[in-house]
Amino acid sequence: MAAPSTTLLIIGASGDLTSRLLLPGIATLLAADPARRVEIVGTDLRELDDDEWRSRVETAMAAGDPEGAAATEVLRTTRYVAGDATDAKQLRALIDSIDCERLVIYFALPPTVTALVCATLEQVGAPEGTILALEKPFGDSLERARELNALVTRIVPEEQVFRIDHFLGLYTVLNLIGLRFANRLLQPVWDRDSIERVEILYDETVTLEGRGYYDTAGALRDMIQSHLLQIMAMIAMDPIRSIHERDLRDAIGAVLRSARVVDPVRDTRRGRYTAGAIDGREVPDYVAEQGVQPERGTETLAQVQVEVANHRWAGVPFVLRSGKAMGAIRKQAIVHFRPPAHIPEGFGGRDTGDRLVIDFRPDGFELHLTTNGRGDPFTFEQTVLRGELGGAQLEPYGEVLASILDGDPRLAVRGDAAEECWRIVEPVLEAWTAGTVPLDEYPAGSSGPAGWRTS
Ligand SMILES: O=P(O)(O)OC[C@H]1O[C@@H](O)[C@H](O)[C@@H](O)[C@@H]1O
Repeated sequence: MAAPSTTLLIIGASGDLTSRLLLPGIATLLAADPARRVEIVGTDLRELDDDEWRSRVETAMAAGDPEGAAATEVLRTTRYVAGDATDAKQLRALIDSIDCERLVIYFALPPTVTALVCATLEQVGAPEGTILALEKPFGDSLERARELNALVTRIVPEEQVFRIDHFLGLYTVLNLIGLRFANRLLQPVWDRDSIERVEILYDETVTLEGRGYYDTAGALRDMIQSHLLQIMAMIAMDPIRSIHERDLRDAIGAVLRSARVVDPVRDTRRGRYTAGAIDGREVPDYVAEQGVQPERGTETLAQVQVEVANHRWAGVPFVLRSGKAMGAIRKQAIVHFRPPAHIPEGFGGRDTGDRLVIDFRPDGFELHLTTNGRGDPFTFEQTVLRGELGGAQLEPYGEVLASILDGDPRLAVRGDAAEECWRIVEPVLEAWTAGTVPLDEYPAGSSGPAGWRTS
């Protein structure tokens, strides 16, 4: 049987996200599964004629599928409608003009505009079965996230609301389920008795690079509030009965409900990059970048220690850190194991503990184990076991889009989790706004401000 004919209506289609991530994601998806039939309708305020739109779609899809086969069918049917989706008459006319079995409305918009369009959609009404896909951030505070949740679930049921977090489509993030729950070796040691601390690090070498939005958000809202807390939940969740949506999202929700930053001043750090060089490329001071308003005090590096106050994790710090303009890419979670209860007397040289390093890009893991040295047999060394976690078939956006088109909300953030993530970071945002945590500086291309602890 042919796949149901789906129309993806992208609101905010002339924006950067559509060309940089969504259309390439669709291309990887269609290249992997040519039987899918997807019609793409783009809309935005900007006037674009048909040729301009088609050429944008073609270029963007080529980034995801250089062979270009995926774009052929899409280009045949795609169209662009310039208009204002916050205007009920225009939105109704646009939706009425679409004839399909399943409509997916993708909000590639900032949260305030998403809320306005949703309010209009509530008046207009969405066809039966419509899926709403909302880009991150979901709201820009706990209050707004609650309001938006109430609004979207008045339009369609929760199972048809896809709050996007593309990290849930990362191969290694999904693999945490297999790694954790299908290995006798790891399962019994995955708790406070055996694990000392967990670090989740996402150091990027990219800088602001013209993304005006970033200056209004900063590392805490942009990365930790969403992506890193989702990873933390996948690492910390209790064993799940099945990988069905309800079991998985209940477990994620339960972890987030238990999580908090105990002392937002003591347990957090923030920093901002100054001029420097990354891989020989000169990088200007963040405040000299175009569009930056220095008085906002936006951080480009954030570190937060989270406690998961439950039976499994009480007392185990989860340190989440994300930074831009760092000297090296480091995208990993590190699970540090406690030392054994007793080490035979007489051994020397044990200075680093055993740990599991989970790499998000490229996908893989390393298990660092203490062994007898190769030279002196009574001096410890570390032996590292490395594993690659298969090449992902789809880019994370492709994976997430596949789940949207299939109507499978497993890879989407549920409403309660979106609210919990804001609840966790809000005390930190308040402390930072009050100026109680200094904004440290670090040169672009460095490993962060002097004195920040990393493993
Ligand atoms: O590693 P990826 O997939 O590029 O994801 C990181 C990006 O994720 C986005 O959600 C953030 O807004 C960016 O600031 C960040 O660079």
